[in-house]
Amino acid sequence: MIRVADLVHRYGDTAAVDGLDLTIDNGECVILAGANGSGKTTLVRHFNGLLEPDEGTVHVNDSDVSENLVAARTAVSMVFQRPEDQLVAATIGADVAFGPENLGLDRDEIDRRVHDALAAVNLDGREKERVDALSGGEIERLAIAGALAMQPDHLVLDEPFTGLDEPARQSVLSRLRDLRASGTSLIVVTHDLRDVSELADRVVVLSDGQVALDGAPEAVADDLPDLDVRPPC
Ligand SMILES: Nc1ncnc2c1ncn2[C@@H]1O[C@H](COP(=O)(O)OP(=O)(O)OP(=O)(O)O)[C@@H](O)[C@H]1O
Repeated sequence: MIRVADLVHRYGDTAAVDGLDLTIDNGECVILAGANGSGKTTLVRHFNGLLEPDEGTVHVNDSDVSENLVAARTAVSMVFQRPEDQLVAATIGADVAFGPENLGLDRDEIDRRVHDALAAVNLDGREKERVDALSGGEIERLAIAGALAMQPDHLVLDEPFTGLDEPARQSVLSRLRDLRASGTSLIVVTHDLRDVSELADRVVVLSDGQVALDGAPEAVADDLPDLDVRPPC
């Protein structure tokens, strides 16, 4: 579970997150929406301690993120907006193995995780291929595999469809659908609800660093345009 209480994050004089409360249960699929600059990326970077609160607290599985970064980073995996920047190795297999290796797991467990994570994104059997030869959609799926190999309680994807063409978008969406069906908790950051709303239990919309709307996709749909979020259809 992720529990955010009275969170404030400032960049200089700008409060990007401004007294925000939010709880996300394990197993939930949440879309985090909101206009450009509403605070989405800043918020999710607190979920695994990439940023530190100016005020307030963030707990993951009842552990304060500021006090236990390892626990937070084990429980919450992130795929960032430019997944190509997240690649750390020359080949697909080595890239996905990197996170589990850093957890100090034994070789059999690492190999099992790499295999399962690549299978989940339809990249299995391609372990030896070079990452610099992959398309944008394949890189997004590889980044998702790297995050999955950590076996997190929560997988956070920040704008997973940006820069993808339609086939690549459908491929990533299909993988997310499978993950959702297998019970993986997903938090998908976007400002465009087309496609992803079918995945979600809940849509949380930020405005000026605060939660402006929080409810089931069909319950919040009519209010989305007022918050500069494109509704599902
Ligand atoms: N590193 C930074 N330094 C200064 N200001 C920042 C920084 N990162 C974000 N901001 C500001 O904080 C506010 C929230 O930004 P953030 O990136 O969290 O919003 P967002 O909802 O994710 O936006 P987008 O949809 O454009 O990605 C914006 O006003 C932004 O300009």
